[in-house]
Amino acid sequence: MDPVEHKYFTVIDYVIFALLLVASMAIGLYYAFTGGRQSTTREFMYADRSMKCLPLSLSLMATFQSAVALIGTPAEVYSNGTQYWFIGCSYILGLLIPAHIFIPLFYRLHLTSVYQYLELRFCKAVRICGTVTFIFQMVIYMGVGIYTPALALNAVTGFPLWGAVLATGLVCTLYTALGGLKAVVWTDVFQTVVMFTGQLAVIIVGVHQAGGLSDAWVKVRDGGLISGIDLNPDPTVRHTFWTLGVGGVFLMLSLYGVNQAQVQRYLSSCTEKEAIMSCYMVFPCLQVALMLSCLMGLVMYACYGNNSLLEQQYITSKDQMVLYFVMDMLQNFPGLPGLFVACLFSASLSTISSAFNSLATVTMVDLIKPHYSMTEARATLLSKILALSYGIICLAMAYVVHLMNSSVLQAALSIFGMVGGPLLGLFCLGIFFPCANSIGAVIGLAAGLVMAFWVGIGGFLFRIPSSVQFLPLNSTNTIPAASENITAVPALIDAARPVGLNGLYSLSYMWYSALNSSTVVLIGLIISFVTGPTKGDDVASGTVYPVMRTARSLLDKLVKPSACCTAPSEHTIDDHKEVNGNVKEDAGTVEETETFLLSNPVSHVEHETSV
Ligand SMILES: CC(C)(CO)[C@@H](O)C(=O)NCCC(=O)O
Ligand code: NA
Repeated sequence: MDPVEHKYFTVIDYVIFALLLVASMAIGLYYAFTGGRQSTTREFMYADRSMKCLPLSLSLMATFQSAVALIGTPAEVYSNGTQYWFIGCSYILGLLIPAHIFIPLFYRLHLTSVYQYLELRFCKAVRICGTVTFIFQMVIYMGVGIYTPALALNAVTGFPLWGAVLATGLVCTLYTALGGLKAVVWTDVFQTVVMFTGQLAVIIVGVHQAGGLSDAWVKVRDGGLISGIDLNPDPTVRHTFWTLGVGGVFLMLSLYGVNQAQVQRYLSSCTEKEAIMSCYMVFPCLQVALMLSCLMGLVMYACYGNNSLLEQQYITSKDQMVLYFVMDMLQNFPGLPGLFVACLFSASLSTISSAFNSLATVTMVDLIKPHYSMTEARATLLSKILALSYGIICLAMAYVVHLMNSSVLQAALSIFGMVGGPLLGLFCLGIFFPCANSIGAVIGLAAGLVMAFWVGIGGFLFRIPSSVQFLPLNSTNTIPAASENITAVPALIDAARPVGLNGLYSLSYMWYSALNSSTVVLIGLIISFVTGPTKGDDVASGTVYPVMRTARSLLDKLVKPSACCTAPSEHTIDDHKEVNGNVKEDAGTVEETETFLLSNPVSHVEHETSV
């Protein structure tokens, strides 16, 4: 194996990388000077509510698919086998539930931000708490997203770390601030294509280097990388079918159901049906993305086998492995390393731009506009200052992440679970429990966040000794091919089953979202009952999902299959007629329309005005 100093970029590599930044910038400029020239919030934040499902679905996928997934997933598969792949199972419910519960509900309320829902359902205070929690989540996540590709690039090629961070931060801030959501969505589409192309090219060349498909397969199989389904119910085992396939559903719901970045895209589509379609189409896109990054891990194994790069000190962390592999194996293919680096930065740019845009939107719509009235010029200036400030905060967060030292994939998914989980719980409390009140919501959210940081930080400290002990799977030749041993590799030093509080601390990070959202719902309900539950009539119309009624009508359909083709019953049609203007679009095209709880019209939906 070649020593580290061989890993250099050629001119072609730099050109390809530069082209990515230039093209992204160009798309931003194009949308800055066409259409309405980004002069209204409707255009800047919601792309004139005219988007179609194909670009939207690619953009939806790109939002939470950053260099973290591209670097972290192959490293995970290389060292622990393909068990992680089962996270793909969680995409089914994780997208079906948003498509049929969250999207129709949010779309029909004509929200300007998803946190406006919290005010409609509860009160202003809950809305502000939700917004602040979201800002907190996305700012930390942005730090991880911008830092990860820069660090990997720096470690392997010596490219200046902060140069890469600044370049991406600057380009991203500019095209987001100039081109609005249209630019964000269309750069996402372009960057997703670059991402898939880069990964595919590396996989194909990698398989070739490993001696062809069948050779590669034999190496991977004999190395014990192909994991069978692990049905161990123990919630402390990091990756099993249950933690990934079931815990992952809650993670997906917090990202694809109630996260402003995603809801903003649903709301920007031209019709509700188009929004639901785009959510459906995320499924194949995510599966392709997952497949490519898992295959990358297998190809790395096929090329390096049991040579642990980490032990031989070619790299200092697992997260550098992918880029090392690319620079090492593809040095005879000029342009390919550049394409792959472009692919990493594409992934991160598309994430950071979505984060910027959604952060600017909520800060304006939820925090500033309701409290201060201002002139056009002042509002425009303020949005630009906001975009810039978030850019600077993002760089500051990159420095904080720089100080932390853990697997980037686990870090990102833990953040989603720790901060996104309680937010998911807050929305579920409002949507599924008509009796929940505002006090319950605020205290529930607080309890969920306390639980999250208690278990999250406790778990982080608890695992420190084990992360020192952690060795890649292939550092020994004695790993049997049997699948059940693979998931047990990152074992704790104290092999005994942790009990008491330690049991809680050793909970798999994949359960964080489920644990924290359930905490919010549970505490929220208890507090609501103690302080006096909300009465059915007091709940604003269209803000609650009628679980029982939907279940009953589904059951009716199952029992009497012929009934599904007939018109809805008299009763539901009458209900529907009382409906206010909010439900007029697409009414009747989607089954659930009739089953929404609709008593009195929503009177306080904000109207979008120009910035
Ligand atoms: C969040 C999922 C599971 C699905 O989008 C996946 O894309 C992922 O593992 N993301 C990791 C975080 C990131 O790539 O920034
Ligand atoms: Na991305």
